[in-house]
Formats: sequence, structure tokens, C-alpha cells
Amino acid sequence: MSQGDWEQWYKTLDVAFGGVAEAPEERELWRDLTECERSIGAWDGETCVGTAGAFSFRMSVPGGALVDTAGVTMVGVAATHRRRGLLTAMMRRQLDDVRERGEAVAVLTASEPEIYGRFGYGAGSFHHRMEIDTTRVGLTVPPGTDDVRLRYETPAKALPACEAVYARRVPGRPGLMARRPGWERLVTLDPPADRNGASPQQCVLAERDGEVVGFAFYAVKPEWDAQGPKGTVKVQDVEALDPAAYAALWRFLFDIDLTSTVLALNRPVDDPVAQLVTNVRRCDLRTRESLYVRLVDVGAALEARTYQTPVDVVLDVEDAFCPWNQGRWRLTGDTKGASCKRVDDSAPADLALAVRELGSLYLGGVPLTQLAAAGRVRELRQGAVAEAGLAFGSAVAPWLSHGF
Ligand SMILES: CC(=O)SCCNC(=O)CCNC(=O)[C@H](O)C(C)(C)COP(=O)(O)OP(=O)(O)OC[C@H]1O[C@@H](n2cnc3c(N)ncnc32)[C@H](O)[C@@H]1OP(=O)(O)O
Repeated sequence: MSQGDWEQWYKTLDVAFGGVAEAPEERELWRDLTECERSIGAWDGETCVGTAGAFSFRMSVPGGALVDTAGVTMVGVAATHRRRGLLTAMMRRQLDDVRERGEAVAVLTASEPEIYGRFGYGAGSFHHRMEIDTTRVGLTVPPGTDDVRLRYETPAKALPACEAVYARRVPGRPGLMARRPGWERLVTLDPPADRNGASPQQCVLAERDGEVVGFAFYAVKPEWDAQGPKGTVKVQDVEALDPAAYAALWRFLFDIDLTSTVLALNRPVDDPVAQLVTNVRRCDLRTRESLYVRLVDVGAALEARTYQTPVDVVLDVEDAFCPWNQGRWRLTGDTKGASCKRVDDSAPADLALAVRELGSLYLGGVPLTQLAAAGRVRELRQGAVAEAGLAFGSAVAPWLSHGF
């Protein structure tokens, strides 16, 4: 897709998503971030009827390496042309292109879970939504929390220090994307039209010895009824480099006067805040799948991560959509590194699975034992599920911190 076609291309996408245009600030950001040279348009004559884009990400994987990853995005087909195979044709072209670029992995967030399994994407990370009644839920904070200094800063001024904290967090959590130039704008994107009665975005910094060791971005939505104030603190992001700073930030968010709810729409499923609260049941935790993962080059992808325990298995991989992955792969690895090489189809396999299941396993967020119990991974050598299951896990749950 050429730069000059962007308006029409994006309009097609807009309409496929219902035709409610985004706020101008958001539209401008996506325009700037669109990588036109790797965006696909399907055309019926002069009319754009299908769109698919990809961002050039570097994604953190278990072990802390950053893997070149295609962030598939902006997929839409005009309703006038739906169910004629346009999406399939665009996915074909895109995955061939991703392979040619040498990106071992593609990821996306799906508008509907049913769409992408056929193309080899498996749900690989999850997030929690939390709605906490802060009139009834308290926090038990660790020693040192009182030593953390909190101060307000404007989001724009705070951004460089927050980005430095974020960058230090990336290798420690699979699924986080190392920031590419321009993407930091997403952190402070705050279109007035989207505030829905809430304040402009606010930022508080956590400091120790003058160093920024954590931050929270949030907004406050005031509300009053006959009994008094019952505002909501809408948490956009909280990150910190140590437990005391993390607890101090959450305590701040819980304690804001005139509010009685903390609402966080996107938190890791192993967010430590669930261990700080006095009553986790009243946090109304809800889980949703987030990142769909597709191994485009099985060998390179599995070699890029590490494994929690020593593993030596032959995987019999089925991949009808990307047949270059089809066949048997010997994976050996441990906490230090891994090798994943193609082996002859006559080599005895230990596990049989489709590439979609490998996608689910890749970031360590879905247990192999769960997939095996569902019949989606077949154990061909007794004990292989237990062995590989431990190895594929991740000490820290994968998480995608922002949409794309
Ligand atoms: C990463 C992202 O951007 S996610 C955003 C995806 N976009 C949207 O949801 C916007 C609204 N929807 C659309 O634009 C379109 O309906 C799309 C893109 C989802 C599908 O495009 P189409 O061109 O109709 O898909 P295509 O004809 O290639 O269908 C391929 C197969 O997927 C199936 N399929 C397509 N969409 C869906 C769906 N929403 N739910 C279930 N199955 C679906 C089709 O039935 C077909 O199955 P078959 O091969 O067994 O016959």
C-alpha cells in the first residue's frame, strides 16, 4: 500500500469496524505508525475492499531475548466483499512476507477468537480486568513502602523517565514489546473525546534517592450520589522496579479522596497487586485472552527462547497454512539456550501438535498439560508431556501491555 492510498485504505478499515471514526489524535498516531511498505490493500478496481497491516516489533520471550516479530493489525474486509476469501488471501501474502523478512513470529489481538486459528495463531497470553471496591479492600504493603516518595508530574514531562522504567521491565516479562521510535506516543495518547467524563490523564512518579523507580498513569472519574462521592480511579498503567515502589503506587491509587473504585482494564494475570489486597474476591478479576501467537519459523522461534528445565523432545508439527514448518523438529534446551533443528520424518516423535498449539505454548502462558488434556497435543512417548510441560512454562506470565 502506498502512502497516497492511506486515507482510502484506513477508511475501509474504519467502516469494517462499524464506521465510528476514532478521535483525530488517535487517527493521526496510527497514520504515523502505519508501515505502508508492509501493509496490504485488496482492491476491486479503484476501490479498497480489504486491509491488513503489520508493525515491526521486537517482543520479549522467556529468557529475556527480544525476537523480531510481526504485529499483525488493521485487518478488515468490506462487508460488500466478505466471505469470499479476501482475508485468507491477505493472510497468505502477509505470512509469506513475514517469512521473507526473517521474522520468526507473528502476533495479533483478535476482534473475535474464531478468526485466526485457521491461520495458525493460538491464544498465548491473557490479561486481567480488575474492578476493586476500595471502600472494602485494603492493601498490606511490604516494608520500605513508606520510604518511597511520590510526586505528580505532567505525563509529557514524565514520559522519558517512565520509558526508562518500562525498558528495564521488558526482558523480564514475555510478550512485552521493546519500544520502537514513535510508540511512546501511545502511552500519553489521551483524546478528550474518549475521556467519557474522566479527567485528563494524570501521572504519579515513585522515587527513591531522587531516582524514578516506578510510575502510574491514570485518570479520575468523579461521581456523586445522594450518599456522597463515589468516583473511579481508572488505571492505565503501573510499573515499578521493586516491590515497595509498586505497593506505594497502588496505595496511592487506592487512597485518592472522593473515589471508591479502582478500575484496571489490562493487568498481567500474575499482577502482584492480587497478593497485596486484603480481599481478592472483591477485586472482581476477569480473565481474557490477549495476544495470539503464530510461529512463522518454528526452528528459529523455538531457539530464541529458553526453557525452564532441560528438555529434549522431537515435535511432530502440523502446519497446513505454512507448510515449510510441517514435519519433525528436535528441540533441546535449558535455561541457558536452545537448539531446534529439523529431523527426518522417520525419527520417532515424542509429541504431535499443530502450529497453533505451539503458538499458545510459545510465551509460557498456556500449560502444555492443559492442551494435552484437551486432546490438542498428543503424547507419543510416555512422560513427554510432563517433561516438555515444565520446560515450556514461564516464571512470569506473558502479558501485552498495550493494544495495537
Ligand atoms: C488483527 C486484527 O486486526 S483483528 C480484526 C479483524 N477485523 C474485524 O473483525 C472487522 C470486521 N470483520 C471483517 O472485516 C471480516 O469479516 C474479516 C476480516 C473478519 C473476515 O474477512 P473475510 O474476507 O470475510 O474472510 P474469508 O472469506 O477469507 O474467511 C476465511 C474463513 O474464515 C471464516 N471467518 C471469517 N471471519 C470470521 C468470523 N468473524 N468468525 C468466524 N469465522 C470467520 C470464514 O467463514 C472462512 O471460513 P471457511 O474457510 O471455513 O469458509
